[in-house]
Amino acid sequence: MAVIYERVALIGLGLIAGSMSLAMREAGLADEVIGHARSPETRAAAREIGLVDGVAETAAEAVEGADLVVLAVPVGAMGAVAAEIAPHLKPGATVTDVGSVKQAVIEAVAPHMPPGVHFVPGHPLAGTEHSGPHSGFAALFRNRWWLLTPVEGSDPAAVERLSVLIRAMGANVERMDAAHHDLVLAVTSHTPHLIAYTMVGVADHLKRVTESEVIKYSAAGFRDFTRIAASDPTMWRDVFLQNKEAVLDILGRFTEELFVLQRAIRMGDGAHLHDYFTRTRAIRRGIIEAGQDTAAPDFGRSLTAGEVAKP
Ligand SMILES: NC(=O)c1ccc[n+]([C@@H]2O[C@H](COP(=O)([O-])OP(=O)(O)OC[C@H]3O[C@@H](n4cnc5c(N)ncnc54)[C@H](O)[C@@H]3O)[C@@H](O)[C@H]2O)c1
Ligand SMILES: O=C(O)C(=O)C[C@]1(C(=O)O)C=C[C@@H](O)C=C1
Repeated sequence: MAVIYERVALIGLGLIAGSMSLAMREAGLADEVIGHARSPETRAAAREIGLVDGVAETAAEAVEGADLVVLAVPVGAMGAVAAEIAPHLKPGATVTDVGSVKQAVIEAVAPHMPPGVHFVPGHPLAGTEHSGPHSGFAALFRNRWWLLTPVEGSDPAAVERLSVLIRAMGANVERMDAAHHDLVLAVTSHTPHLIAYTMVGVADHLKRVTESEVIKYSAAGFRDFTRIAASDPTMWRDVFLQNKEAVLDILGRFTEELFVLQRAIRMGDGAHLHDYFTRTRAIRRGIIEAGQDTAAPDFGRSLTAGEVAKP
């Protein structure tokens, strides 16, 4: 495939940046991929496994001469990284991010962008519970959504060029308003993660009763919760703090529904429970019929083309 950006700089060398580097290099989408991560251990690991073509000691050094800069750090760190790289960005370069929250990232990054640099915020809807330089794999984005939330005045040509790169990595691009993105993701990703963290926390608090039984007898449902609850603590701390309003809104609705179900159980209202579960089952079936079931594969390993979801 043709080169889309000559030089790409990845700031942060974890799951998402690592997967991007592998996908870009596998398909020949960039002449050179340079990476930087804050910790010396991560930089050493990236060098050792050849994750990128070159590892820079500083973010400023990484972005020198880059045509595309990708901010792939926890959302709470985006603003500081943007401030650090701003004076070193090449005129005409595109800066994108892969953060799971969009409004807060735009507010933190956009003010630092020099005139002539194109900022195109984005979010790949693909991930696993793994993190760090060893966790990436080239197929991560295949047949998944990648949302772009261009800001006012975003250069259409820059948005289109980035979209071409994303499609070449196998993902499907959709544009969305940042506030809408944050509400949708609060429902589909952020609050479910909080519920999983809580459920595993509840089991942990019951250790006295359960001891090793939590592990020994953990059925599929609880296992799914533990996978999600194994996700990176720094990343998720930042997601909840940076998408506070939308998450609190959805959490409020969740709690109200939970109380209704709690009451139905207490009152022995089987009809209510049956109706409710019938509706939720239809939603799950709708997702599968639309080809969007991503629950089945074991994300701890690379996916084959047949296993990945189709948006
Ligand atoms: N993990 C997912 O499922 C997923 C999916 C889509 C988007 N995202 C988003 O992508 C971003 C990266 O997530 P990830 O899963 O790749 O995380 P990760 O923990 O695997 O990697 C993060 C990297 O950023 C580096 N880092 C942290 N703070 C830094 C700083 N101040 N300066 C430079 N480097 C720094 C870390 O050393 C690490 O290399 C986050 O914003 C996250 O919200 C994650
Ligand atoms: O599959 C997982 O492990 C994920 O949590 C991936 C997931 C998600 O919630 O779907 C997590 C956060 C992202 O911002 C995008 C994708």
